[in-house]
Order: sequence, then C-alpha cells, then structure tokens
Amino acid sequence: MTAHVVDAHPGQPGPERARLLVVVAVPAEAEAVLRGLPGGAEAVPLPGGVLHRCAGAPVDVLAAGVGPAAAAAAASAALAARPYGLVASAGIAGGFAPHAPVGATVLADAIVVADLGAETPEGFADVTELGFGTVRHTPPPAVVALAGKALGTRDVDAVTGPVLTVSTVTGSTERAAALAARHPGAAAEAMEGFGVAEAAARYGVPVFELRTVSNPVGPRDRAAWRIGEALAALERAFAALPVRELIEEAGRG
Ligand SMILES: O=C(O)c1cccc(C(=O)CC[C@H]2O[C@@H](n3cnc4c(=O)[nH]cnc43)[C@H](O)[C@@H]2O)c1
Repeated sequence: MTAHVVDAHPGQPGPERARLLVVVAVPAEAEAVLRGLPGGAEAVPLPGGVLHRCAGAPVDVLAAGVGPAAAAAAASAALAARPYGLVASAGIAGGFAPHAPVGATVLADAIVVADLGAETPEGFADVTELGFGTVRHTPPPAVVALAGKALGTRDVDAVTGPVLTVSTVTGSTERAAALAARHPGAAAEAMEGFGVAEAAARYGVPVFELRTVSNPVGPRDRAAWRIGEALAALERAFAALPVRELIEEAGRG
C-alpha cells in the first residue's frame, strides 16, 4: 500500500510554502542549526515539541525527540500546522568507516530504514520482502547536488551516500559489518531520518537528510564520541546551505 498524500494547506502558495522545516532530535542540535542561520528565532509550541521560527532565514527548526517514531509524530504535527516547501532531517550520527570519519558531514542520497522487518532462518527480511510498505526514501538528486556543491564551496567536504535509520544504535563490529554488507556504500547511521521522510511523504513535501559524524559505527566506546565537534560541523553546514535555492530546486521536482 502506498502512503496517502494530502495537500493539508490548499490555497496557501507563495511565501508560506517557501520555508524549510529542519527536524532534529534534541535541543543541542536545534541550537547548533540556529547558530548557523542569520537572525534570532521565535519559539512556537507544537504537540511535537518547540518549533523555532527563524527570523533571518526561511527556516523552522523542530527538536522532535530521539528515534523514528518521535521524529515522524513531531514532523507530522509541524507539517499539519503550516505548509513547507522542503523538509530536512538533521543532527549528529555514527559514521561508517572509511567513508565518513568523525567530524565529517554526510548528505543522504537515500534515507533507508535498516531494522524494519523480520528475522527469518535465512537472515533479515525487510518489510518490503514481507509485502509491506517501504524502507527507502530518495531525496531529490538536484537538491542533494546543490547542497553538496554549496558545502564544498565553503570548505565543508560533504560525503554523499545512504544514511541508515536504526532504532538501536550499533554497538559491535559484527553489526556494523552486517549493515555495511546489506547497504553497500552506507555513509552514516542515525535514528530519525526515515521517520521524518515518512511524514514528509504523506504531505507530498520533498525531504533530504544532513548528518555530522560524532562517532564511528562500531563497538560501543562512549569516550570516543565527539559531540562538540559534530555540533560545530552542523552549525557550519547550515551556515553554508543556500536555503532559498534549495527550496526553489525542490519545488521544480
Ligand atoms: O550509548 C551508546 O553507546 C550510544 C552510541 C551512539 C549514540 C547514542 C545515542 O543515544 C545518540 C542518539 C542520537 O544521536 C544520533 N546518533 C549519534 N550517533 C549515532 C549512532 O552511532 N547510531 C545511531 N544514532 C546516532 C541519533 O540520531 C540520535 O538522535 C548512544
């Protein structure tokens, strides 16, 4: 069954629709994104969390909570409240070696849920193999290309590749290897992208995912996390993104 797409805001074209909704998990990520954008922000309460409506750029930033369910619920509430031209899932992530070292910025060319399915005697079967739904959303390639180019011109080297959404953070070499084998070229794993993309798809709004790497995907080692470094990279990435052009490009698709 395909998702039912609705236009929740018919008759509201123009400037209102020309905003980017950035969905992050936690307030520290929202603050990093906002530091990268010009002007202050007005806080608007929503059922899914606090929405920060940026004054100096056409961007709203929502701290939705950790995990795909919280992200989907909060993104849906925001998309129901106002029209948007583009949605982004953003925040820190684990990076797959050798593609995405700590501090790297990752742009998703596919947003893939990696653990939605069933264990079978033959191994993991995702929900599409079971006959349900979807496990992948594809951001508009032109939006990804434009974002990557803009980051590059500001000396932010962005890695492009699939970003996996997981409900359980990977904590072993074996699990990291199994994910990399099942998803060749996977650049990062995080916990919200697929939830945000599922919500955006239901409102017919294009979506992309931008992550900055705080830790390697692999054996659990909390001492190795570099959250400050990843948040600084997140701020730099949002300072470099050409938001209006990205929304315009998304509207062409
Ligand atoms: O307790 C642990 O071992 C552990 C390791 C990495 C991350 C966590 C989190 O609870 C962070 C979840 C939060 O941050 C994003 N994130 C950051 N790194 C990863 C990761 O390696 N795998 C999945 N998600 C990651 C995630 O999107 C959440 O918002 C705990």
